[in-house]
Amino acid sequence: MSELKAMQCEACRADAPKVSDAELPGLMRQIPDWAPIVRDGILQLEREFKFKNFKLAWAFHNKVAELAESEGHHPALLLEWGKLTVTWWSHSIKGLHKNDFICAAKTDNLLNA
Ligand SMILES: C[C@H](O)[C@H](O)[C@H]1CNC2=NC(N)=NC(=O)C2=N1
Repeated sequence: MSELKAMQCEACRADAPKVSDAELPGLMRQIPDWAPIVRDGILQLEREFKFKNFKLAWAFHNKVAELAESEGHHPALLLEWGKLTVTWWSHSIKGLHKNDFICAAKTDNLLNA
Protein backbone atom coordinates (compact mmCIF):
# COMPACT_ATOMS: atom_id res chain seq x y z
CA MET A 1 0.00 0.00 0.00
CA SER A 2 1.32 3.45 -0.81
CA GLU A 3 2.12 5.79 2.04
CA LEU A 4 -0.97 7.47 3.49
CA LYS A 5 0.73 10.85 3.75
CA ALA A 6 1.41 10.85 0.01
CA MET A 7 -2.25 10.22 -0.87
CA GLN A 8 -5.01 12.74 -1.57
CA CYS A 9 -8.49 12.79 -0.03
CA GLU A 10 -11.30 11.94 -2.40
CA ALA A 11 -14.82 13.38 -2.23
CA CYS A 12 -16.64 11.43 0.46
CA ARG A 13 -20.32 10.90 -0.32
CA ALA A 14 -22.98 9.40 1.92
CA ASP A 15 -22.66 6.07 0.06
CA ALA A 16 -18.85 5.96 0.30
CA PRO A 17 -17.46 2.83 1.98
CA LYS A 18 -16.48 2.90 5.64
CA VAL A 19 -13.10 1.39 6.45
CA SER A 20 -13.81 -2.30 7.17
CA ASP A 21 -12.89 -4.20 10.33
CA ALA A 22 -10.36 -6.10 8.20
CA GLU A 23 -8.68 -2.93 6.90
CA LEU A 24 -8.56 -1.14 10.27
CA PRO A 25 -5.48 -2.79 11.89
CA GLY A 26 -3.27 -2.23 8.82
CA LEU A 27 -4.26 1.42 8.63
CA MET A 28 -3.82 1.99 12.38
CA ARG A 29 -0.26 0.61 12.11
CA GLN A 30 0.55 3.53 9.81
CA ILE A 31 -0.63 6.11 12.37
CA PRO A 32 0.52 4.53 15.67
CA ASP A 33 0.08 7.73 17.73
CA TRP A 34 -3.64 7.95 16.99
CA ALA A 35 -6.35 6.30 19.05
CA PRO A 36 -9.56 4.91 17.58
CA ILE A 37 -12.34 6.22 19.81
CA VAL A 38 -16.12 6.03 19.71
CA ARG A 39 -17.97 9.28 20.42
CA ASP A 40 -21.73 9.58 20.04
CA GLY A 41 -21.67 6.11 18.51
CA ILE A 42 -19.25 7.22 15.75
CA LEU A 43 -15.78 5.72 15.30
CA GLN A 44 -13.17 8.49 15.13
CA LEU A 45 -9.38 8.97 15.18
CA GLU A 46 -7.98 11.19 17.91
CA ARG A 47 -4.55 12.45 18.92
CA GLU A 48 -3.38 15.03 21.45
CA PHE A 49 -0.43 17.20 20.46
CA LYS A 50 1.46 18.87 23.32
CA PHE A 51 3.28 22.20 23.05
CA LYS A 52 5.25 24.50 25.34
CA ASN A 53 2.68 27.29 25.28
CA PHE A 54 -0.60 28.49 23.79
CA LYS A 55 0.99 30.26 20.83
CA LEU A 56 2.74 27.11 19.54
CA ALA A 57 -0.47 25.07 19.91
CA TRP A 58 -2.37 27.85 18.11
CA ALA A 59 0.17 27.90 15.24
CA PHE A 60 -0.18 24.11 14.83
CA HIS A 61 -3.97 24.51 14.93
CA ASN A 62 -3.69 26.91 11.99
CA LYS A 63 -1.52 24.47 10.03
CA VAL A 64 -4.07 21.69 10.54
CA ALA A 65 -6.86 24.07 9.47
CA GLU A 66 -4.93 24.87 6.25
CA LEU A 67 -4.45 21.14 5.60
CA ALA A 68 -8.19 20.57 6.09
CA GLU A 69 -9.12 23.26 3.58
CA SER A 70 -6.65 21.98 0.99
CA GLU A 71 -7.94 18.40 1.38
CA GLY A 72 -11.63 19.40 1.57
CA HIS A 73 -11.88 17.27 4.71
CA HIS A 74 -12.33 18.81 8.13
CA PRO A 75 -11.47 17.70 11.67
CA ALA A 76 -12.66 18.76 15.09
CA LEU A 77 -9.94 20.87 16.70
CA LEU A 78 -9.78 21.60 20.42
CA LEU A 79 -7.21 24.30 21.17
CA GLU A 80 -6.09 24.65 24.78
CA TRP A 81 -3.01 26.04 26.53
CA GLY A 82 -0.12 23.85 25.39
CA LYS A 83 -2.35 21.31 23.69
CA LEU A 84 -4.25 20.68 20.45
CA THR A 85 -6.61 17.72 20.24
CA VAL A 86 -7.30 16.68 16.64
CA THR A 87 -10.20 14.36 15.80
CA TRP A 88 -10.85 13.02 12.32
CA TRP A 89 -13.96 11.24 11.10
CA SER A 90 -16.19 11.49 8.05
CA HIS A 91 -19.46 13.28 8.77
CA SER A 92 -21.09 12.09 5.56
CA ILE A 93 -20.77 8.40 6.50
CA LYS A 94 -20.78 8.82 10.31
CA GLY A 95 -17.58 6.82 10.60
CA LEU A 96 -14.08 6.33 9.28
CA HIS A 97 -13.20 6.59 5.59
CA LYS A 98 -9.73 6.20 4.11
CA ASN A 99 -9.67 10.04 4.00
CA ASP A 100 -9.46 10.16 7.79
CA PHE A 101 -6.31 8.02 7.83
CA ILE A 102 -4.77 10.11 5.05
CA CYS A 103 -5.49 13.29 7.02
CA ALA A 104 -4.20 11.81 10.30
CA ALA A 105 -0.93 10.84 8.57
CA LYS A 106 -0.67 14.31 7.01
CA THR A 107 -1.36 15.91 10.41
CA ASP A 108 1.58 13.93 11.86
CA ASN A 109 3.71 15.13 8.96
CA LEU A 110 2.95 18.80 9.79
CA LEU A 111 4.98 18.37 12.99
CA ASN A 112 8.08 18.16 10.80
CA ALA A 113 7.01 21.02 8.50
C1 LIG B 1 -19.36 19.40 0.37
C2 LIG B 1 -18.14 19.03 1.15
O1 LIG B 1 -17.18 18.43 0.33
C3 LIG B 1 -18.46 18.07 2.26
O2 LIG B 1 -19.44 18.58 3.12
C4 LIG B 1 -17.22 17.65 3.04
C5 LIG B 1 -16.53 18.77 3.75
N1 LIG B 1 -15.65 18.28 4.77
C6 LIG B 1 -15.87 17.13 5.40
N2 LIG B 1 -15.15 16.76 6.43
C7 LIG B 1 -15.37 15.64 7.09
N3 LIG B 1 -14.62 15.33 8.14
N4 LIG B 1 -16.36 14.82 6.73
C8 LIG B 1 -17.15 15.07 5.67
O3 LIG B 1 -18.04 14.27 5.37
C9 LIG B 1 -16.91 16.27 4.95
N5 LIG B 1 -17.61 16.59 3.90
